[in-house]
Amino acid sequence: MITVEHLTKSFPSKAEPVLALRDVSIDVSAGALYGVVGPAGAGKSTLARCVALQEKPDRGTVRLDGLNVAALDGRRLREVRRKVAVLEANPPLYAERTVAGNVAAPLEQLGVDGPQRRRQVGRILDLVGLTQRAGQRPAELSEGQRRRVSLGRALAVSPAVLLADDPTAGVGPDEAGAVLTVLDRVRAELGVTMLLTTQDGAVVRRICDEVGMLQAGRLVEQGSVLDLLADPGSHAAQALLPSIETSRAQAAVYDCTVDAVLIGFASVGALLPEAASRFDVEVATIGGGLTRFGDTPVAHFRLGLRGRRTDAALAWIRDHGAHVRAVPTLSCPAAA
Ligand SMILES: Nc1ncnc2c1ncn2[C@@H]1O[C@H](COP(=O)(O)OP(=O)(O)OP(=O)(O)O)[C@@H](O)[C@H]1O
Repeated sequence: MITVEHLTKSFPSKAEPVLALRDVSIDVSAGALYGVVGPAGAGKSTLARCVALQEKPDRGTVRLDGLNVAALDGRRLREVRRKVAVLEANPPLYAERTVAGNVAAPLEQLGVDGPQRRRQVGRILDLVGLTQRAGQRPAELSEGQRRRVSLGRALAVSPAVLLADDPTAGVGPDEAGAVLTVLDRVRAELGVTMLLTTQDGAVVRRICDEVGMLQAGRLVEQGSVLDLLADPGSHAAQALLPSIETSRAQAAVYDCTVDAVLIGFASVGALLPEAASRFDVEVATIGGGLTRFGDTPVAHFRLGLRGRRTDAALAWIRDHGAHVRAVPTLSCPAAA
């Protein structure tokens, strides 16, 4: 749905030009919610702006539904632009208009008539959870509610693609949760393909299906979030999984110590007790924790194993879908 091929973008500066994007290629599947993640200055906003046609790359191609947008002009370009909505970090709202009036504005610009416009505004206000606030002005709302008005305004014209640059920036944790709930509903109920940028792993954990990790303008990794987590050495796993801190002393009482990633209800709930009883070994969780990616529970545990058949237990745990690896400083022959 969104394909970016070999995108390079630089900005002039007094010394050398700043290379904001270096040969970046990404693929966002239709209907997916793709998170572009990376530290400040990594190039996330520049990438979003290039896809939104707000910035012209030095080299490379942006395709929307297979169409090379740089090759379009006139009517075709306007049609494509209309399908792409942008939620900017601090978009100005019309201060003198109500919440409903703000959401209605883009429909008025398109000449959508009264009853149809009212129906669509009603649908959108319900989607963003602001039906009760329809008659209020932006100044009467919290920052998070204003962000949802902007989201409603972006969605009013039924876009196929939504680009959201740091959608939770400057919004408190509870209100950020409400913004993410709306984005989740937009994906589920409207099937809109979304690309969002964020520095916040919690945003990815909560709603992203796919992720691209940017560092200093380079894409260092991309793919399905759950697939990437399955490799504990991946950038995504290191950035998004619960961290593990244990001492040598904690590990020393076990015959064997490994780190394991368990994905999904069956794996998280049943695998370790089952291995312990089948092979008559002790399997203890000595570090790490449990989190959720969307609805999927994911555990990142440091395990201590004790007993005669720890090797067989580890092999069985692996065969049943867990991702197990040795801890470099703590020994365990079977996990190597
Ligand atoms: N219009 C511009 N003119 C000059 N340099 C720019 C411009 N826009 C971005 N840059 C530079 O390009 C690099 C990437 O910036 P960008 O805003 O894309 O990063 P980011 O990952 O979105 O960062 P943040 O998370 O802080 O928003 C940075 O070094 C930034 O200073």
